[in-house]
Amino acid sequence: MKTLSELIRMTPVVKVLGSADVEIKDVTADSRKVVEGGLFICLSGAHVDGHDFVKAAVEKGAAAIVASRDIDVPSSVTAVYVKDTRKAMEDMVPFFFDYPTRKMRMIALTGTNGKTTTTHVAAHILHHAGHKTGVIGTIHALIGDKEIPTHNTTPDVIDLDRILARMAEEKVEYVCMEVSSHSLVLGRVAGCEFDDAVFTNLTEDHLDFHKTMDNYAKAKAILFHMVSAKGQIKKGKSAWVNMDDPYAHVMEEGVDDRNICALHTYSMIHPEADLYAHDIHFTGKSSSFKVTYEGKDYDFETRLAGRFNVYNTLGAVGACLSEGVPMETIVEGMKDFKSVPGRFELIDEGQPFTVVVDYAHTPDGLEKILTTAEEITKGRIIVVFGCGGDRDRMKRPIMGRIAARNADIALVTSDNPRTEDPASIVKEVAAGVEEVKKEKPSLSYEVIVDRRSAICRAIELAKPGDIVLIAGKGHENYQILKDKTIHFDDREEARKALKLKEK
Ligand SMILES: CC(=O)N[C@H]1[C@@H](OP(=O)(O)OP(=O)(O)OC[C@H]2O[C@@H](n3ccc(=O)[nH]c3=O)[C@H](O)[C@@H]2O)O[C@H](CO)[C@@H](O)[C@@H]1O[C@H](C)C(=O)N[C@@H](C)C(=O)N[C@H](CCC(=O)O)C(=O)O
Ligand SMILES: Nc1ncnc2c1ncn2[C@@H]1O[C@H](COP(=O)(O)OP(=O)(O)OP(=O)(O)O)[C@@H](O)[C@H]1O
Ligand SMILES: N[C@H](CCC[C@H](N)C(=O)O)C(=O)O
Ligand SMILES: [Mg+2]
Repeated sequence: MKTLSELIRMTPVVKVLGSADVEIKDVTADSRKVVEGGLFICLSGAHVDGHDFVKAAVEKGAAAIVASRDIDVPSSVTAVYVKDTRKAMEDMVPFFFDYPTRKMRMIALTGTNGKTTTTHVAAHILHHAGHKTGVIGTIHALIGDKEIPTHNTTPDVIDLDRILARMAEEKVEYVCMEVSSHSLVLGRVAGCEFDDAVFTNLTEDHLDFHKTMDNYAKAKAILFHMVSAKGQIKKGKSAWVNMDDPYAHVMEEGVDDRNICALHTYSMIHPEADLYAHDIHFTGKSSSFKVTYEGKDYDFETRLAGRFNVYNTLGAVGACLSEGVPMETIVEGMKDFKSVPGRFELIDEGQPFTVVVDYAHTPDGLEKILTTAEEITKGRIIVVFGCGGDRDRMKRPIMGRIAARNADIALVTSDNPRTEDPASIVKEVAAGVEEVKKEKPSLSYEVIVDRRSAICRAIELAKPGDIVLIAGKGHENYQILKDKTIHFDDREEARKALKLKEK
């Protein structure tokens, strides 16, 4: 526990009204989560301003409030005025939680696609090597097998440090964590000390937020500045960069001091990379390949399908090598890595065709997964997909074009429409499909706004040997609509549709 005076010593303060000599029981930026004796930080968000919830925070027993404009509080509550409440939060919160990232080894993954997969692969290898691991990312946070729900790929600094503190308390040795570009720009990882930073790739997404690919790349590069910054407590930092990605140089330039942080590369194209994968064979739903490391070849066998998963494996392998795991242990560990929920997840009810649920929600992800489907299918490719609302609109027609080029049947449907009109989102996606349809008359395509009906239709159309690819929502068990979030799980819907078809 910390006192308010200790906390406010961490950040520039304009004035304090009331006593700073109070013990702070907890910290939150959400009035609904304030506890008796807690500190409430007012943040101005995309939708509302936390300053408007001071009364609610006081009613819940807040001992102190951090604000950047005048607030009205009773004399029993201390008001701390700062210029920038977000900065104050970033300064105070890691201290409040005793800088948990200094107590564990931290492997941080960034990139447009492959973060979740790579964190799970790295955690699996480290677990296989006998270590206690934690994972933080899109699906959930994990302490060993114990699940903690997360709302963002990278939680905000308070939720993040709370989870990390719990991990440190439970003696986790290694945390494998997704670091999204949003989190790097929005200061969610403030005060985190990372040991290994891995860059997977950078392709179009999130331009609603970053506006340009250059800004997006610079956001990712913040991670590489962080891992190579002076004055860190821990030693032995590494950066692993996918050398085959056109934005690799931006990440490499982000490594400010190579004496602090060793820069390594991985590749499937360049033999001079520190880790080079070659002689790749895909045997349906698994793969085998060789990895050259320090002049020696290692034979990898994995149950992961797709060329892109070789990249994900290399990223994870690199970080584990830097953490001292012997390559022989890594090779053994990879043999029994099963899969990640909602990533190329096979739905098997004994039907004579393949059904896959996958989280591809970017142009590159969709292309990669369709290419993988092409390698596996003995018949046609039927793809069901859409795009999320309130997110990058530019990717919609691009994904339409990719689906149309790579599939035989494209069913355009809703993803998470959020506050947007589902019909207009599918229209923007379908525009891309139609463009390709002009040059590809063999393409069959339908627009079915209701996702359940679209999944049913895909299964109904499937013939023996075909592959049905249900893309975009993967592990998600909900659908976000304008006014509510409903239970919806592509895997359940696919199973229901398969049973219906059987009858
Ligand atoms: C744009 C964005 O990132 N928004 C994040 C932001 O929400 P916001 O700015 O809308 O917050 P707000 O609702 O306006 O509220 C402002 C403040 O008032 C407080 N409040 C609000 C209501 C109330 O009754 N009382 C109260 O105190 C809120 O707790 C908050 O502190 O702060 C929230 C709490 O930390 C986040 O959950 C939320 O992420 C939203 C849900 C989101 O969808 N973000 C996406 C874009 C995102 O961050 N994605 C990346 C993944 C990218 C990738 O992997 O590809 C991620 O890391 O998840
Ligand atoms: N290395 C990769 N390159 C391109 N596409 C990939 C790669 N790895 C995975 N994908 C595709 O992207 C989808 C999402 O993968 P994953 O969840 O690992 O990425 P992520 O970076 O965590 O995504 P998010 O930004 O949502 O957190 C997968 O289901 C697959 O279709
Ligand atoms: N991390 C991604 C997830 C997208 C998932 C997709 N189902 C959607 O809702 O758009 C994002 O925040 O954009
Ligand atoms: Mg993820």
